Amino acid sequence: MATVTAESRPWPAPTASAPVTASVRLPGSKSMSARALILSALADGPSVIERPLRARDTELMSAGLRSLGVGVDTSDEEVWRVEPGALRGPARVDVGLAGTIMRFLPPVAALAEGVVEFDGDPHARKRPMGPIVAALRALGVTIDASATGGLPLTVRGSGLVEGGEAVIDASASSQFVSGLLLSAPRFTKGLTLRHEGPPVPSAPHLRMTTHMLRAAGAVVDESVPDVWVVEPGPLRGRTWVIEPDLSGAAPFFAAAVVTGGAVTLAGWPAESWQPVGQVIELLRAFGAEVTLDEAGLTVRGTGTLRGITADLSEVSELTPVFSALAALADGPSELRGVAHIRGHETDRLAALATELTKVGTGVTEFPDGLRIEPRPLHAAPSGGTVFETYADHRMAHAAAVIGLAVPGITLTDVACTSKTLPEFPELWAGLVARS
Ligand SMILES: O=C(O)C1=C[C@@H](OP(=O)(O)O)[C@@H](O)[C@H](O)C1
Ligand SMILES: C=C(OP(=O)(O)O)C(=O)O
Repeated sequence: MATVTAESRPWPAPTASAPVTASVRLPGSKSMSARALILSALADGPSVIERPLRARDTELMSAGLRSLGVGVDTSDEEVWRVEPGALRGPARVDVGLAGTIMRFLPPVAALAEGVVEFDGDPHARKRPMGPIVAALRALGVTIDASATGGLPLTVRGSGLVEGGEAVIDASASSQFVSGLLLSAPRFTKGLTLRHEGPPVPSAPHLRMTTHMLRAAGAVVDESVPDVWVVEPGPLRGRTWVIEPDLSGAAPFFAAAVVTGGAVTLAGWPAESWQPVGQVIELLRAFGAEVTLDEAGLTVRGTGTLRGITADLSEVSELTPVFSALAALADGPSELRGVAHIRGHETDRLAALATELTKVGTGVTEFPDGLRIEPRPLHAAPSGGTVFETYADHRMAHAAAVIGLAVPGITLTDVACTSKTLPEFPELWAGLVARS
């Protein structure tokens, strides 16, 4: 059932001729929307999701839940309604290229009665799944998976999951842990999950999972490092208010930094469940000024763009945008701690090394990161440079940021941004045109 993605759309990246200055209003966080959908589907009553992200990842998540018997009404742009139902197969779930779907939905399917098949885009079959499949099996679930343990896979649900204790190596993705925890209150014995292996990346995403579980009434203990205990018990239906997507905002903030402009993310809350502290610290290290007030979260370029040395493991999904900033900085950068992003939408370290080299950047690739040596950047003299996006929305963001400063960059495909922000090309072009 490997699916066909939206047709690719080559796109000349606009170059900025003046500082980019704007206030942007972005849709909700992908990660929060995904968790709200799962927790609402497993709750004991209806839920409302305010200001969700409407994008490929969340549309496919909604479709997957509907195919399992959950009522998900996404007809209103601003307010989605979820009506839990008896979970049942048979069903076929298209995960697209979404890690959140391929890791969060199989545990839900395990609670259903019947057969549920999962598959997705060609590259989805390459993304790591083995550890979560093994953990689900240890918890009493019957799953047929490919030889590598990944997609396509079939969950043969019996209507309940015994749960109990499991050990997992979640160094390849925090989503293995999040996926198991989100469904764990509905396991008969709950779940005690212990991670063994190199560090789990994306700690803020794990905290988002446990925050949101507690907000839905679950009892969760994470007092012991690398151990999560979820008691069996009901999840409450509730109203989720989704924060603007901080990761989606990153290229817009980068535009302010690169052009010496100012970009405000409107509607930013005073308290956030996204890793805003880490993002602010990194942007300041690059040389930006960052403020938070009633207008929102504002990033100002100062005319200085320094190279940085940083461990990006907590905000690994932003490696492409930070690498683009590093390529335009006034000194070298070393971005490490992100070996696992080789298993993201593409091998992001290899992809960044290849594409940044094409425009003249000096790049050294390490198993867990990149050293980036800025040099005068240029598109190819004849016909410009074609920047491959590898079906990866964040590679497209990185290319757009480079394009601000380097005329003649064409992305092979900007349609891949529909994964998390379908309006990206128009928003971006509008912003740069006003500069
Ligand atoms: O749980 C989530 O919503 C996410 C967790 C992270 O995954 P990894 O831990 O695999 O990096 C992040 O990169 C991804 O974009 C979203
Ligand atoms: C890694 C990412 O996505 P996914 O949820 O598909 O893992 C990402 O959005 O950068």
